[in-house]
Amino acid sequence: MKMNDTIVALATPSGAGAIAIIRVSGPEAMEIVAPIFKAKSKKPLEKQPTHTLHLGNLVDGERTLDEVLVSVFRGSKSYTGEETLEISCHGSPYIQQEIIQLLIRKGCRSAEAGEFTMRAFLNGKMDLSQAEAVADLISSENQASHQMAMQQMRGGFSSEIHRLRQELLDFASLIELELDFSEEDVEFANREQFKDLIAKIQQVLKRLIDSFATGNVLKNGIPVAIVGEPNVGKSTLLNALLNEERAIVSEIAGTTRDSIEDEMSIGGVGFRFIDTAGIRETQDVVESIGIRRTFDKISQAQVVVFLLDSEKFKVQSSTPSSPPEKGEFTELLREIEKIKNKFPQKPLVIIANKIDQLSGEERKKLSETLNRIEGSSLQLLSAKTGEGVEELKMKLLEFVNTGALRNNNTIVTNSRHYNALLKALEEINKVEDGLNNNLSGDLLAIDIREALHYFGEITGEVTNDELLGNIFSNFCIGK
Ligand SMILES: Nc1nc2c(c(=O)[nH]1)N(C=O)[C@@H](CNc1ccc(C(=O)N[C@@H](CCC(=O)O)C(=O)O)cc1)CN2
Ligand SMILES: Nc1nc2c(ncn2[C@@H]2O[C@H](COP(=O)(O)OP(=O)(O)OP(=O)(O)O)[C@@H](O)[C@H]2O)c(=O)[nH]1
Ligand SMILES: [Mg+2]
Repeated sequence: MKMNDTIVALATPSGAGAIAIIRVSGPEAMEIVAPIFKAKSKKPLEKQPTHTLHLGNLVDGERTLDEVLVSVFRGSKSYTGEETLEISCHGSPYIQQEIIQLLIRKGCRSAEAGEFTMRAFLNGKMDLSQAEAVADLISSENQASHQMAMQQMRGGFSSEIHRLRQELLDFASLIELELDFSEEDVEFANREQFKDLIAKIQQVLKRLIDSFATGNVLKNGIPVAIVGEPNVGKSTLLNALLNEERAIVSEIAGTTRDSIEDEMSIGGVGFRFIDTAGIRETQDVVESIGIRRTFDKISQAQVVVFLLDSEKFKVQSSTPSSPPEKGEFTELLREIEKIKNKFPQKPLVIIANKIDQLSGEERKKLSETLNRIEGSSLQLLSAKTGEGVEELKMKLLEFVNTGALRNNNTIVTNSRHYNALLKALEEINKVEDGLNNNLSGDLLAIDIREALHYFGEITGEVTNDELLGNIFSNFCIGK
């Protein structure tokens, strides 16, 4: 991709809007825009200082295209690190296209996806992980993903990696210096100090690597499968959670045939709720496909919410002398065991739904019974009246480790970074082994250089066109 030409793109979403912004960046930005801009103040745009805003008409020869505002970023003082002009025009798609086409006729090239941010990276305005955070920031949809992207964009993660890399680099230089004096058997790099540094780096790397599990979950949202027999109220619960009539509810068992998903944020964390087809033995072909899908959905879910109908497990309180209805309870236990056995790793929340149909005494008995089931979280609830729904949300939030977020710790969210960290740790472990085995400086230096390479991949100090192409092509045009 060429770097010395001037690029143009719409920076706002395509379509009609109140205002649209067209961004022009590159060495000829001013030469291209100034002649087609007639300032109300009559002052030429070239004479205006950086970071100023100007009202005027944009003209194509005799024809006025629009009344616009132009913002001026002079020299390298801009987002991209090149001369940049932004045209804020009226947001008609026709006007937007006319202006962009005019700019192209005057010498601009249409920007590729992510090209403005790539230029910002190549011009040293930000490092690679910060540039990647810009894309994450744009796609963030809740407080957690926003906070993580914001911290990464500000350079929290980068500076941590950069610091480690610098300290390691200093030692590498000393060790390599020893190699030049190999005849004399000198030791510039204190091995004990070096061991301490390696231990510290290992600690930081492990913390960052561990944070990825949380980061990944927080970035992508937590899938929660809502499962249970037909008619227990799964779709009603989905609607109650989302606060919206998302799924069809009816008294007919087998209403939901295919799974329905929707997202919402709880306590700043994104959750994706998946309402599934009720599980039962059936001869119906379509329904059995739905049920098979339910099991797929459970395997993809992070948490399984298992519903049962409280009414079915009511303890007959009218006849206190008779023994409790053990039959239904055994059946319930069997059902729960089946789910647990199928997905032993999944956290399970058991919901006793429709408690609006139970008396106070019956509720007490039911929760006593259910509390005997070990290793699951229990919630009495009425999807219909909303009772217990807030408590369920709080329970779901407990499955997410939000501690790191609250403490503003660096959380790794990007799998490219995660993989580079794993490789860096592998190399650092080799250095540790080498130090413990009194390996010679030249061999130590090789592993240190490898580790440095992986640190550099994160921040972009080590890079190549293919990697950059991969990263920035996932951006939107105009970013
Ligand atoms: N109109 C507009 N809004 C925008 C952007 C933009 O490029 N244009 N941004 C982009 O996506 C974000 C803001 N980021 C920006 C970052 C740096 C500079 C900038 O001019 N930097 C100069 C001057 C810094 C200073 O005043 O000290 C520099 O770094 O030299 C501008 C925007 C969000 N909003
Ligand atoms: N009284 C009461 N009725 C409920 C409650 N939740 C759901 N229902 C009713 O139970 C019936 C079944 O509800 P659905 O939400 O369609 O049940 P489902 O589990 O999605 O059923 P399938 O999709 O067929 O598997 C409907 O008539 C609901 O109004 C509740 O908390 N209390
Ligand atoms: Mg349903």
